[in-house]
Amino acid sequence: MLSVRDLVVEVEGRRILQGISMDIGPGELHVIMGPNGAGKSTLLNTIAGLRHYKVVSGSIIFQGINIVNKPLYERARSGIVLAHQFPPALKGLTLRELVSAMERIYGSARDVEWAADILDVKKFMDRPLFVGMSGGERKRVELYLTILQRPRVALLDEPDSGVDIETLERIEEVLVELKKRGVLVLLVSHTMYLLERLAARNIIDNVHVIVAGRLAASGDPKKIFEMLKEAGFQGIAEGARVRGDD
Ligand SMILES: Nc1ncnc2c1ncn2[C@@H]1O[C@H](COP(=O)(O)OP(=O)(O)OP(=O)(O)O)[C@@H](O)[C@H]1O
Repeated sequence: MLSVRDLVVEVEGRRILQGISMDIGPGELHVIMGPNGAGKSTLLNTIAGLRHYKVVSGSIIFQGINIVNKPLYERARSGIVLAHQFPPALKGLTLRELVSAMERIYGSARDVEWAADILDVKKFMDRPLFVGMSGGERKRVELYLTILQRPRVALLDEPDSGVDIETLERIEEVLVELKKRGVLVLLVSHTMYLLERLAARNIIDNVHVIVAGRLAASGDPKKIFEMLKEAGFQGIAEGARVRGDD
């Protein structure tokens, strides 16, 4: 169980998140939506414990403990794993070398061969990591590396941006599999094609809409997608403000 309570976060002295709360139960998949610059990556980066993300107030409770003051490596060790929106190139290291180094920490890659197969990454094993890879290939490798770390909480920041339909469907299968295996997933996404397919399979437990650092709405995917089509992000935020004023 991951519980975010009244989280207020500053980056470089600027207040980005202004009181976010959400509860994600074991084996649940929650989606974070919102316009560019709303604070979605900031929320994931703060949960992961990245530097520069200063929690001004509020708490992040994981397995009954407030982890706000715990360093990144301790959170990672407890199973909180972040897949970056823009994975860096690691010159001189092949995927095979990285996987074998990670095996010493996390255990045999055979246990997660299902992910290598779905994401079709074995053909990249002898290539230098991320160098010259297309956007979609990088996304697949990054998601595989996330799964190699055996996440209990997978923080997935737009694993689907800029990828083709076939890759989207591979990512969909991975998400279904993660949920089946009891991994708690927080997915930031703008890709309605993927989100509607996941909703149709009842894979999404909750959708949260963040606008300008505030939670404008939370609810089941069908309801939120309907609201989005009718009112857009801004309309939802204004509705939330009116309701909040009542
Ligand atoms: N290191 C930083 N320094 C200054 N401002 C930052 C930093 N990181 C984030 N911000 C600002 O915080 C705001 C929220 O950024 P964030 O990346 O969380 O948005 P997002 O909702 O993930 O957007 P997108 O959909 O475009 O990825 C933006 O205005 C961004 O410029």
